[in-house]
Amino acid sequence: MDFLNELNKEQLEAVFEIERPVLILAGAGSGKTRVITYKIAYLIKNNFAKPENIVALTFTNKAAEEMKRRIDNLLGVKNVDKVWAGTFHGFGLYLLKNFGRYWNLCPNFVIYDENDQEDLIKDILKDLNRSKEYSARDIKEKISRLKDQLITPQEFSNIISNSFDEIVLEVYKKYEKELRKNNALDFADLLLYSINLLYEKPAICGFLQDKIEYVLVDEYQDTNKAQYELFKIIVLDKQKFSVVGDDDQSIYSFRGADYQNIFKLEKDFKNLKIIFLTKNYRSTQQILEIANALIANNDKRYPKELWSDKRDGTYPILFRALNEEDEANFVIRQIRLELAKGRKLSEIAILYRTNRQSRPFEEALIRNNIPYKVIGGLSFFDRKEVKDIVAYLNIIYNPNDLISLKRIINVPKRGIGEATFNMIREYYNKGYSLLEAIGEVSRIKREVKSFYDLWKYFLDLKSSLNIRELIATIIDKTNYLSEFQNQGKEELTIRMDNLMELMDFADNFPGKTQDTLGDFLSHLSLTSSKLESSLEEGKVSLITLHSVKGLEFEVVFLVGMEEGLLPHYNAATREEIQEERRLCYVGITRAKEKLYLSYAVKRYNRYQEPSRFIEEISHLLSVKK
Ligand SMILES: Nc1ncnc2c1ncn2[C@@H]1O[C@H](COP(=O)(O)OP(=O)(O)OP(=O)(O)O)[C@@H](O)[C@H]1O
Repeated sequence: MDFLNELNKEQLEAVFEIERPVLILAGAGSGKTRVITYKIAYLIKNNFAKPENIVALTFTNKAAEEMKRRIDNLLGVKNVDKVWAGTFHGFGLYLLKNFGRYWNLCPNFVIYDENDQEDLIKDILKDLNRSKEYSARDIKEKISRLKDQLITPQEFSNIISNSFDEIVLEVYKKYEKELRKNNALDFADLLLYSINLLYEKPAICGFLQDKIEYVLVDEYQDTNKAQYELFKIIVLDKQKFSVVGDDDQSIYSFRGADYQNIFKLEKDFKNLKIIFLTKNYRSTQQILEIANALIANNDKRYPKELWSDKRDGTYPILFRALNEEDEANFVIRQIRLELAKGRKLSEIAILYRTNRQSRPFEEALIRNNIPYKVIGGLSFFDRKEVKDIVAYLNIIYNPNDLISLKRIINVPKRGIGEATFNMIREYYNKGYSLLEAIGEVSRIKREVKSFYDLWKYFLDLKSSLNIRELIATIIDKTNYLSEFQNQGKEELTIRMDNLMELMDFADNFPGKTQDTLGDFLSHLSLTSSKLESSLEEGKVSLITLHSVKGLEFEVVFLVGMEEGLLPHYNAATREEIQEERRLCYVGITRAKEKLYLSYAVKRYNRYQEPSRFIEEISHLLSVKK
């Protein structure tokens, strides 16, 4: 097998070990993702497992696609599509779609994203007369964290410790009820329900454990409790798995990730084999020395020293800018120099801690005619026109989706105000279905009657139109574009282009809507995350440190190295500062050849202190003023 020549001794050891559970614990750029990819190819090539019996869990769907593409290349045959590859949430969704009906789960559920969750919680707070005191977003975050930890309202009631917890508990109970009533699941439910399903239906659990021959997990350090639980159930029987992770790159604890899951593996799987990879193939030795020096300041970690064969690099440069504009101009000057040396734009990335930092760089890049792409900015699926049309599709798929109905019942404007909507809600709360509730109100409100007729008309089209045709009909019959008529021609063109793109995307789901809409909407829910946007050829990438996981660039600018930004001012505890340090470590280790660090003396008109992380590595930096 020729492709195995492309692995080093430790990597090969990790690939060949297929009988025992394996944890590959290694620093950045040491080939963890490569090991997973090659191991899948190895398993298939040797018939140790059939593609359809392999599960690969990745951090994003993009990463899963990329992995499959590489495996195809290695094997030279196109049967890798049968490997189940995707995120934990995607895997949960797959289980619920396939087996949920044996567990009384109504199959046409919709998935609420963070905005939908927040809208629902806003309504609940309003009903409780508490919306002025509490932020729906804070409560949503807290409820999501509880669900990630598998803590039910009942369990939470035993551990509440302050008045915020009390309101969270009250909202949590109502929130769960509303989700059920709307036949909606949030993201945490995809895992929670799957776990409960497998516990409560041993036959399904057994079938799955039997079917799955081998499980691989990438970016394991950022799994949460629910993900670990789900993973444990599916591998418990055969114990054939490989997980790869780096405790130093755990950067999602604010979303419930717990890198202690790495240590739990050792306890839960006594036969676990741990393999360390230390050679880094990505960066120069000079960049790695910086990364090593920085991360050594964290405690509670597996000690690792990365090293590289690439010894002829230069030490990273630190630039002290006067303000954010000066910082942006410095970056542009360096980009110009790099381009003059023949560097491609797509080999360059600007990394920052918070989204708003992209602004001065975008302005400077535009001024200098340098093409760029902001990765993880407003995603295509977050655009108003796309969300509106998807909300129409949601209520066609699941006519009990109150949150989607609320979004579009008056879009475009048709004279249905809040008072009328509340009348509909009252009927709905009394036990009417949403359609019946609207039917009732339509007797007294003409505007509601026309919406009611329109909705029923769309519902009837499910059996005759495909999704593209249905979207076109919705846009036409609702006169949707009138929503933007006062916004000028240019704006209208952008909106129309986005809707055309949505229709093109729908072409991937051919057939009548009644057979395809569920898959289409599920697919959208899973791929609409900000993390899923892809790099583009011929453009400089602008990315937050949280979104840059797994990527690599020849030249990296890590900007805004200031107290308050990196570490972020929200990080107060020692543990939180350590996570900020890990974020910085992730940023540094994305660079292959050149790394520039910078900070501004004044930003947003305030004086700034250089980041403490600069101090920790200053002996290895050359300074430019
Ligand atoms: N044995 C090898 N020979 C040559 N190149 C390698 C080898 N192993 C890994 N690489 C290359 O090193 C780079 C980093 O590999 P990979 O992305 O798999 O590392 P990783 O450990 O997953 O990184 P990170 O955790 O930082 O995302 C890639 O460009 C990969 O192709």
